[in-house]
Amino acid sequence: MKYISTRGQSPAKTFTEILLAGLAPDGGLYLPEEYPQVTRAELDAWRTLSYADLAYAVLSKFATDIPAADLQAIVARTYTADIYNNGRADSDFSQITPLRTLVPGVHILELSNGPTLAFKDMAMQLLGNLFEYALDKQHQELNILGATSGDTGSAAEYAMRGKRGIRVFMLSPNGKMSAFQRAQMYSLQDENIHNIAINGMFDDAQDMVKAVSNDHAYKAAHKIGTVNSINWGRVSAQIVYYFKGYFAATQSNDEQVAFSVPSGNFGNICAGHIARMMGLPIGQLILATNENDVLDEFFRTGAYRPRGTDHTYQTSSPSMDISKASNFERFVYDLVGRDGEKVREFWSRVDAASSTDTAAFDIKGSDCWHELAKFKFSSGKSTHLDRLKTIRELWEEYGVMVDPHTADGLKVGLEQRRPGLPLICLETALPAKFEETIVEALGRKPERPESMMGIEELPQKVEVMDADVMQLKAFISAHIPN
Ligand SMILES: Cc1ncc(COP(=O)(O)O)c(C=O)c1O
Ligand SMILES: N[C@@H](CCOP(=O)(O)O)C(=O)O
Repeated sequence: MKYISTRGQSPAKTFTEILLAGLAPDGGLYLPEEYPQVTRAELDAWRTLSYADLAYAVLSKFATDIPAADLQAIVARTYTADIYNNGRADSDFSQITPLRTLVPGVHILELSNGPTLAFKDMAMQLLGNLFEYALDKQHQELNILGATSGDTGSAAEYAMRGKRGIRVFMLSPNGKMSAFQRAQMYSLQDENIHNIAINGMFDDAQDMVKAVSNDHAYKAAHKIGTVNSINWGRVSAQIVYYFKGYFAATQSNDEQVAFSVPSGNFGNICAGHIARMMGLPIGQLILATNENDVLDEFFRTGAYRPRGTDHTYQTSSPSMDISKASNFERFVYDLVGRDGEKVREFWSRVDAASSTDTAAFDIKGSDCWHELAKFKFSSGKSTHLDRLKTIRELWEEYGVMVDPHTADGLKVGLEQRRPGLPLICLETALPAKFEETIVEALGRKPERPESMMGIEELPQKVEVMDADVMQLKAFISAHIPN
């Protein structure tokens, strides 16, 4: 299997090559040349597999340059109940992603039982092991440059702590994350972990990651890689739990389901889109945004109008405070019939857009608009009051506490679901990460694992910086030993 860029101007590469490369040289994102297809016989055989075996079955279709025995060993040591054991006391950790049924036909897929209490651990733990494997083979080092709105950062740092030959430089929006999220990252004192708080929003931080990655000479000289969903390895690992969730919520492979996905950088739902393209019977992909509703607007109207930092709100689902969803480019590539030239044209307008009043591009009325229906997306938006109400209702009716992002997904999922389709809402974090909002909704604090008691009181190590790419490059260079 070879991988090509959404901008159509980079040479095709193998899975291992793009794992370490991150962004494609033409500024695009890598995707498989063709999506591998899953046959009915495979679906039948996969239905009863353990998470690790299912991960192997799915990922062996993508990581075709990793010998089977090596890939099997990597997934077996990644997806264990010892690593994914931080959820509720009654969660079945042996499932890795247990399915919690609220009422028949409405489920929550628990994805946040990993070390940092967010769904990012599902892919990041694997990525850490894949990086170590690939770097060992090549006797190489990797300097990871990432951007986080709160959860990718801690997941990456926990996954890469103490890993041979890996350093992490993680950009986060200064003062915009929850106290728990800040503490989880900034309290790490490991020598290979560098936290940099950027005076700006997540989008500024992600732009800086892309700017450094697009300086090819700097990237090569400093061995820069990425752990954001820019990295195909992240997206491919996220595809697995769509299969797992589907099997858990259905009795047979004749059934269709709806997935509801709280969305920010479009990585999670992009994995769902790819699972559907591979042949998983998904009848509806429901995208939920918070008040930062660029993606909801696109799916409703066809206009893509990414907002600037000034028009990106700080909300109580802060990890989704994103207005320029990176992975949306992967979906648009499929939408325009995998035409790299068209994507280049669209994204040159996105990069040039100076005002939020006009759309960077608008597909309403075009062939793409008619094509869009084939991809089975629906969308909606959830506000602060909606998420408080959802958190309260879930707690009062089912005794289940959900975090603000999962609440956004539930609210929109219940609103948009097609009658007759079982609804699987993806849980993207545990409530412990967002104590302030839980207290506001319920008047009580969420539980947290013993190991995370009092982390807000630990000493923190963080560098504060303006959104200045030159300054960032100088910082990275100064922290890489010669
Ligand atoms: C808790 C949480 N929910 C939802 C999202 C949105 O996911 P995505 O960016 O993959 O769309 C994120 C961040 O990405 C997150 O951290
Ligand atoms: N919400 C994310 C933002 C980055 O998303 P990614 O999937 O591209 O890493 C976060 O928590 O950092």
